[in-house]
Amino acid sequence: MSDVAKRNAALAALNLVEEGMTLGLGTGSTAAIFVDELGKKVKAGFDVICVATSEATDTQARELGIPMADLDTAPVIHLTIDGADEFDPELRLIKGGGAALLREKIIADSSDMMVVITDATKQVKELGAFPLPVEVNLFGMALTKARIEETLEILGMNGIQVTIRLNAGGVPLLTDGGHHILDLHCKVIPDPDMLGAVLDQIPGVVEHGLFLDIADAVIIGTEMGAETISRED
Ligand SMILES: O=C(CO)[C@H](O)[C@H](O)COP(=O)(O)O
Repeated sequence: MSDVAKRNAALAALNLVEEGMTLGLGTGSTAAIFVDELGKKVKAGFDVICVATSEATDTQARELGIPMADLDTAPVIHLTIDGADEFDPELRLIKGGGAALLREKIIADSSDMMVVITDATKQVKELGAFPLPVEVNLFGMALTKARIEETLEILGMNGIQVTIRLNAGGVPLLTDGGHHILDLHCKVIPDPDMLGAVLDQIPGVVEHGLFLDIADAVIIGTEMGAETISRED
């Protein structure tokens, strides 16, 4: 994904932002460009309040002078702009490549509108080529991993590798919430609704990266501009 395409998606999303809105700010390289551009508008006097989906985004936004709130003091979020790792024709997403899926889902799900900024490389017919991130509690993680593997087999998704995500230092990555991430190398997810529902039932699973029925629109950045696919289309 080129930086030009990312920027074009981010700029198109910026056009959706209205003065006085409370905004959810996503995580990842595309969301970071959006935050940069928003920072320029705020510096020029534009009035918004934002909540961040990660510590990294919160730090970036504060450094740019964007007024930040936490979710408990800003419970109504008018619009969230975030990236994604994959999206399908029904605007179902895989998210969590940046390990921020828990806060991303809480904020996206509480938003009046959730818009994804991305490019055509993330567009798929069926979700699953991108390993599905599952955030798990540290307590009993081996058991949780075994339950996930067992569940995949029951769903007929046999032989799927489940790996613990490591940080740059080679040790298990800790999310902002203090959890680990298991990546499910599904290749294809035949029934995302079913997989999401069964993962939700496993004790020890904090959240998974299937964002189903959450995105209202996807903005696909290109070298030349951007194209929007909306849920109503
Ligand atoms: O879900 C995410 C972070 O948890 C990101 O939105 C996703 O990984 C896309 O990132 P990028 O814009 O860098 O491709």
